[in-house]
Amino acid sequence: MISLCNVSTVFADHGKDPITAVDDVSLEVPRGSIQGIIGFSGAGKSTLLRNINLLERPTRGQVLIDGTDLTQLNEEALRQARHQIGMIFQGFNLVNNLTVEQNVELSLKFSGVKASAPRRARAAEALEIVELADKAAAYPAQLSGGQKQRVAIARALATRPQVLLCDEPTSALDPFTTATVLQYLADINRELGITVVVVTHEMEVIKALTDHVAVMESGRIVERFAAHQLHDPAFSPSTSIGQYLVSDGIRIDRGAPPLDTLPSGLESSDEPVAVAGGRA
Ligand SMILES: Nc1ncnc2c1ncn2[C@@H]1O[C@H](COP(=O)(O)OP(=O)(O)OP(=O)(O)O)[C@@H](O)[C@H]1O
Repeated sequence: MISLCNVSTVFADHGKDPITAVDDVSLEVPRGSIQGIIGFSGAGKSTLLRNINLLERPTRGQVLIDGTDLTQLNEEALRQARHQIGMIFQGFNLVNNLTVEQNVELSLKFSGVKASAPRRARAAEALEIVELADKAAAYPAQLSGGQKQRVAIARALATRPQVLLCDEPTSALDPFTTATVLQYLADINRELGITVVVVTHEMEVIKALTDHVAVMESGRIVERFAAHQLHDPAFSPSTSIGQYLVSDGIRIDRGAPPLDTLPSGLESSDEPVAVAGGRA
């Protein structure tokens, strides 16, 4: 069980106004469940996710994993506790001059597995799970985006974590590859019992993968619901941001002036006009 209790994270860069990225958030994620966190850009989703493994240490509040408050641990105890928490990112974060196998072994090196034989065995086991054993000797540049993300998942799984944190895991992938990666995450959750927390701005990811949903806005969780409610056509979130996020498709403001009404100063130009946003 992950318990966030009154967590706040304030970025106070020298000489700038402080930014409250996470504002008094409390959240409980039951063991073995999949928690989605959704919201617009800048809502505080990634910061909250990084609070869970203290990659970003909260300014206030408690972060408990199975009852242990990570914020109270000393450096060595925190290092040990982090082995229970894997993480994957939108950009995969693989090391390009290492092979797939070496990339997966990295997390084991960092977690203190010193002998090469058990490291290789655990890396092979993790690559089996994401069905990439045949790519062990390949380099990241030789892989597709989906395969890179599967290597990143294997790297996260190699330490046999209890929790997997996913920061926009499919944002860089096409819809077909997204479905494949989400299927691996669902299988890992079901078969290994790993608790998954996924941050996304894509409601489709939430719908396909999660059990519980938290909607964030301005650093706060403004709404929660069970993901199965999204499959009920009559369901309507209670906040306007929740409603916007569940509404289908992209909305574009069509009230802007037509493109033949050019801003003053451009009418007389003989040069072709580049229109920002490619709306032509
Ligand atoms: N290291 C940092 N230093 C200063 N401000 C930061 C830092 N990290 C994040 N912020 C600010 O905190 C706020 C929340 O950022 P965060 O990345 O958590 O949002 P997000 O919902 O994940 O956004 P996105 O979907 O665009 O990744 C933003 O205003 C951001 O600019």
